[in-house]
Amino acid sequence: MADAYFSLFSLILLLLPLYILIFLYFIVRPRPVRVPIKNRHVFITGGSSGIGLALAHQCAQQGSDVTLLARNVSKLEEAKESIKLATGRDVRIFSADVRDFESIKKVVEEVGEIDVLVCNHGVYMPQELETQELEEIRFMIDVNLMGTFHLIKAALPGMKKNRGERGPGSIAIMSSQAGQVGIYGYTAYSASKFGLRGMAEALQQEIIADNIHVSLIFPPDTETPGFVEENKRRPQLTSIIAASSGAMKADEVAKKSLNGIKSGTFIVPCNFEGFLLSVSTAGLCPQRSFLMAFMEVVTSPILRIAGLCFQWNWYESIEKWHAQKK
Ligand SMILES: NC(=O)C1=CN([C@@H]2O[C@H](COP(=O)(O)OP(=O)(O)OC[C@H]3O[C@@H](n4cnc5c(N)ncnc54)[C@H](OP(=O)(O)O)[C@@H]3O)[C@@H](O)[C@H]2O)C=CC1
Ligand SMILES: CCCCCCCCCCCCCCCC(=O)[C@@H](N)CO
Repeated sequence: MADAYFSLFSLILLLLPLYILIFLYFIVRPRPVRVPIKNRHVFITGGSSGIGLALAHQCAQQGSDVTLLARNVSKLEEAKESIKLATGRDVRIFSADVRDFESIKKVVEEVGEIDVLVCNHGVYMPQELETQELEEIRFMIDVNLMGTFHLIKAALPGMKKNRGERGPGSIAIMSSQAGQVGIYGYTAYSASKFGLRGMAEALQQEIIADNIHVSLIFPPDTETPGFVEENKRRPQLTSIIAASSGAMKADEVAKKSLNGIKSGTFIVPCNFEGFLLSVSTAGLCPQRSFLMAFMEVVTSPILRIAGLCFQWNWYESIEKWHAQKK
């Protein structure tokens, strides 16, 4: 008799993961969705350089109508030409500063209905908070965070129009792995990117009923013109800690981003370290995939230990660096 109870108990225990999977299958929200990009209007800010330019190429390749926005006109024209040459497609270009709401509103009114809005523009000037000028700190917050508010606020009314006929829409926001974990030298930059996450989580609840889906993208160090500039002034410790995650090419990041957008994924990691980072910082973010939700549930204690090991390693590096300086 005791034996029978024991086998029954073991069976129930063994089946527990299955029950959890089934449970998660029914409760994950929002529901999975596909966002098509072919023959649809994709609007990319910061599309004249780096990750944004790579994204523009791939969208044009896949048959989207692409519009690019950035400040510098000659870089925009160069981007337009290179996309025409590579894909045969014409893209529209607009020069405006995302910090200027009125001019962003004008551009958005002029381009017509947007299906996929990619807020990719961004600036990064790493430096310790104590010595960084307030002006630079404000600049990063203004461009990265307020600029994204301006864009979304300007584009949302048009994006909501006729959604029923036009199918699912997407708002993609370019964060950074420094928007998932605070990194030495990135006080202002991390704050601007963490801010985007709060905005994105709240925004998804506000626009789910309009069939618009938010994707937050978290690249590691990526080889771009902006990154070359950044490296000229990056504190050594920032580079040491950031090297915990491998560097990527802009094309690879663009490919991951686009796949994330098309599958309506909320949190979009770009490499393996990014995947671990995303699972261990899942918090209360929306999750459409029951398999990913399962992964988050069963790996959480192990990943917390892994995360603590990374912190241990980073604080060791900081200690060593200070000892060397003395
Ligand atoms: N490269 C990296 O290591 C990583 C980058 N990221 C993020 O990815 C995004 C793209 O970065 P990356 O490709 O490296 O950047 P680049 O510096 O290569 O390009 C930035 C783009 O944004 C545009 N831009 C900058 N400021 C403004 C503004 N005020 N108004 C309108 N457009 C603006 C630039 O054009 P213009 O100057 O002409 O306005 C350019 O097209 C950023 O959000 C960045 O934070 C995230 C993780 C890693
Ligand atoms: C279990 C947990 C696994 C953890 C792995 C952790 C790896 C964290 C590395 C953070 C790197 C931040 C790079 C920011 C790049 C960037 O945004 C700038 N280049 C400016 O654009």
